[in-house]
Amino acid sequence: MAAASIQLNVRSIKAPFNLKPISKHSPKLTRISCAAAAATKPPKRYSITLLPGDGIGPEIVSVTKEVLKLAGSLEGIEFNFQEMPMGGAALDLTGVPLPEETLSAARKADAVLLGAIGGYKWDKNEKHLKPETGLLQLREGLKVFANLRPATVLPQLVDSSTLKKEVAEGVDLMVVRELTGGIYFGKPRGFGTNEKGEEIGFNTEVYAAHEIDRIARVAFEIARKRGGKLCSVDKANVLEASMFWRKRVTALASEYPDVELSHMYVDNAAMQLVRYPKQFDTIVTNNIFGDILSDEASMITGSIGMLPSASLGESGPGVFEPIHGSAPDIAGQDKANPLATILSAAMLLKYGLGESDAAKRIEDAVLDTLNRGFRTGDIYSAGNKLVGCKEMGEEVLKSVDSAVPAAI
Ligand SMILES: NC(=O)C1=CN([C@@H]2O[C@H](COP(=O)(O)OP(=O)(O)OC[C@H]3O[C@@H](n4cnc5c(N)ncnc54)[C@H](O)[C@@H]3O)[C@@H](O)[C@H]2O)C=CC1
Ligand SMILES: CC(C)CC(=O)C(=O)O
Repeated sequence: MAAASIQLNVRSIKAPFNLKPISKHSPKLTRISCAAAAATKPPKRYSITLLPGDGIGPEIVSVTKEVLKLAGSLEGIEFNFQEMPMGGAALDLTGVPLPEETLSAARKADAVLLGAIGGYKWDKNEKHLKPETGLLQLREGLKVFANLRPATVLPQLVDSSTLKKEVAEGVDLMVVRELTGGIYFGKPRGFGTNEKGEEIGFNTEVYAAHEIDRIARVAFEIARKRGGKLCSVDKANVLEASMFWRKRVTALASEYPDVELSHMYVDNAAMQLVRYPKQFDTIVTNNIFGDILSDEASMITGSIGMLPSASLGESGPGVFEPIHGSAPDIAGQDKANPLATILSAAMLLKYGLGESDAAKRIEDAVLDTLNRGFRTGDIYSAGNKLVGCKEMGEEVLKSVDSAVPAAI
């Protein structure tokens, strides 16, 4: 099993998911030597657990699997894919959102590629029988506490952003979201009645010192390899859990003198993200704020259909998934943008398996496909070619296949 450990991955991050236009890509001479080496060396083999899930999940995972296969094969990598039920699909099949067999397969794999879970059909289920509960169980079960969510405005998509060109252009930020703690997991939680006998629902935002320290360290390490700026987002003017968060993050700053640490309240951060997003380099925040702010950041880049993510733990396989959900409103219509999932596969290769050359093949191919004018509906603008999920996948495959070494 390849260790997708934070140590390994953070050390290997030079500029985490820093997508640049194709013309700026490093000379492909390196890739020629890799490809030549691939021809003589025995293939490297990795096992990948695929969790397509619900809604658009199966559509985007299916095209991504082909892209992963091709990019891998060009670098002498063979994948053994094992598809397992998860979310609503698993509920329908087995009665639970995360069957033991699925978690066990995920634990044994080198990496997990997830589509998305959830849908109207299961919305009224009890908490323990919701698809979303399965996702939380997966994250907890694999102990993937660090969720990296890069948001980069690609030059090709600057007109797809809902923000003015001069605001969106050049944005390149990374949200480091704590993923296995906070209010999504805190106890006590549940339903009950208050002293007046009135019905209530309640949750608890709680963070232990070690949970804050480990995510803060990941964020400092990432910031140090990016632009050297870390903004910790909290609600320390109101919440004790945030006051404690800020205290721990501040205490760690002395270990990273090369990183400029700032703090921001989450309400201000939400506003600053649309006012002047270029001020941000790396953001570290808790589970719920990270969930919300990264969805907001996605629209700066043009669409939530563009944003990938990597969820990593101290050891064991990472989980790689788009930041969006199962989009039931467009499911089964071949309208989904598969690029967030395809780019998640690039993160899988880079951060999960340490296969940066294969990852770069995918990143380059996505840029090439956009350069060739292919757009799904969510990122469409006049003058481009409107395609569905499948065709977008096919075009990315063509770009992977036809990558011509720039140095020759
Ligand atoms: N990681 C996961 O699996 C997540 C699952 N969910 C679940 O997904 C379901 C739907 O949730 P929503 O709040 O509607 O969020 P959503 O992210 O699924 O959809 C929000 C909007 O973005 C659009 N969209 C999302 N992904 C797209 C893509 N790849 N291409 C084009 N358009 C895309 C959708 O059509 C929709 O209009 C719920 O059951 C929710 O719990 C929500 C977030 C994350
Ligand atoms: C679906 C939930 C479990 C969480 C969520 O919205 C997310 O992590 O993106």
